[in-house]
Amino acid sequence: MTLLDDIRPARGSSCVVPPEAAADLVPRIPADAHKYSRGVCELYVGSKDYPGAAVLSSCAANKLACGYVIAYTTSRARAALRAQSPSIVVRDHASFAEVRHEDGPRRPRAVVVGCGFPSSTARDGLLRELSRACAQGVPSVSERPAAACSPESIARVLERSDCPVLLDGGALDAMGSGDVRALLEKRTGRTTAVITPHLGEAARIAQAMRLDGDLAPVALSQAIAEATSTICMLKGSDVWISTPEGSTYIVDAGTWALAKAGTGDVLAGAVGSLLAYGIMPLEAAVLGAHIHACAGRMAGEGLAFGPTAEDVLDRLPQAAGRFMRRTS
Ligand SMILES: NC(=O)C1=CN([C@@H]2O[C@H](COP(=O)(O)OP(=O)(O)OC[C@H]3O[C@@H](n4cnc5c(N)ncnc54)[C@H](O)[C@@H]3O)[C@@H](O)[C@H]2O)[C@@H](O)CC1
Ligand SMILES: Nc1ncnc2c1ncn2[C@@H]1O[C@H](COP(=O)(O)OP(=O)(O)O)[C@@H](O)[C@H]1O
Repeated sequence: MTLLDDIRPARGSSCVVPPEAAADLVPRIPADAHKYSRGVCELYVGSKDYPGAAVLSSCAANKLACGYVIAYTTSRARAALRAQSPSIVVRDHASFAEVRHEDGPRRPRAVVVGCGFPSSTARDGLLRELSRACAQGVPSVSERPAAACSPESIARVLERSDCPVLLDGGALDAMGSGDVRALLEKRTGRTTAVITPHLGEAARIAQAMRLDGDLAPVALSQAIAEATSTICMLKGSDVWISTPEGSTYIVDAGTWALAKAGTGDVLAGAVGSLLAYGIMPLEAAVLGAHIHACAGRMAGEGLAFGPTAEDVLDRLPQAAGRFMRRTS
C-alpha cells in the first residue's frame, strides 16, 4: 500500500495527480541521518559531445534527498563537476564495472544512466567520426562513443546494478535490444526501472518495438511501459507516468518555460536522487515530476523567455521545500 494507491486509476485509464497528493510523498529526513543512510545516487552519464548533461543530472541529484552522489563520466565532465560541485565524487566510465552497486535498507542506492549519451541518429555520425579517428590513431577507451552507450554496455550496467535504475537520453535506444528488455523484465518492485523518454525518443522506442507510434501520449506511455516492463515517464507539456500494469498518472503542473535544452537532464537527476533515498519508483517519478515542474515555474517567474536549465536546477531545493510546507 502506498500513498498513490488512493488515487490509482484502473488498468488502461489515467488520472491527474494533484500537487497535494505529491506533497504527501515528500520524505522527512530523520535527525540521526548520515550521508549513506540518505542513499547514494550514482550516475553513468555524459559523452565526448555532451559533457553538460552529466553536469546537470549529477548536480540535480546532489540538490535533492540523497546523501552522496558519484558520477561515472568523461574527463571533460569530471573537470567541470570538480569545478562546479566538488562534493560530487567523480570517476571514469570504465570504473563503474569495478564496483558493486547494491541496494540495502540502511544504504539505499540508485543508478541513473544515459543523460548526454548520443541518440542513435547522432551516434551514427559519431561512429563515422570514430572510424576516421581510428584510422589516424586509436582514442582512449573511455572516450569512445560506442563504449559507454552501446546496448551491450547498458545491459552490463543493468546486470551490475541490484538497485533502482533510471534510463534517459541515448540509453533509451537500448530498448530495441531483446537482451536489455529481458533484464528489465526481471526487475520488480523497488528495482523496476524508470525510463524518461521525450516524445521523439518515445517515437523511436515505438518504432524499434513495433508499437503504434501515432498513439496519443497516455496510450503511448502505457504501451511503452507494458512492452518494456518499466515505469515510463513520457515527457512533453505534461508528464505521463505509466506503470507496467497499465495505469497512468499525469503531472500537468509544468510550464512552457521548461522547453529548453537540458531540463530533461535535471529531471533525470532529481528522480534519481529520490530513488536513491529509498522512495519507490512510481512515487519517485510522480514526486520528481512535480518538484521539477514547480522549479520550472519558480525559475521562470517574471522572465519573458523563461529560464535556462541551470536556473531550474538552482530552484530544485526551494521547489521541494514548497511541497513540504503544503503539508505542515
Ligand atoms: N548540454 C548538454 O550536454 C545537453 C545534452 N543533451 C543530451 O544530449 C543527448 C542527445 O540529445 P539530442 O538533442 O541530440 O537528441 P534528441 O533525442 O533530444 O533529439 C533528436 C531528435 O529527436 C526529436 N525530438 C527531440 N525532442 C523532441 C520532442 N520533445 N518531441 C518530439 N521530437 C523531439 C527531434 O527530431 C530531434 O532532432 C541526450 O542524451 C540528451 O539528454 C540534451 O539534454 C541537451 C543539453
Ligand atoms: N511546453 C512544455 N510545457 C511543460 N513542460 C515542458 C514543455 N516542453 C518541455 N517540457 C519539459 O521539459 C523537459 C524536457 O526534457 P527533454 O526533452 O528530455 O530535454 P533535454 O534532453 O534537452 O534535457 C521535460 O521534463 C518536459 O516535460
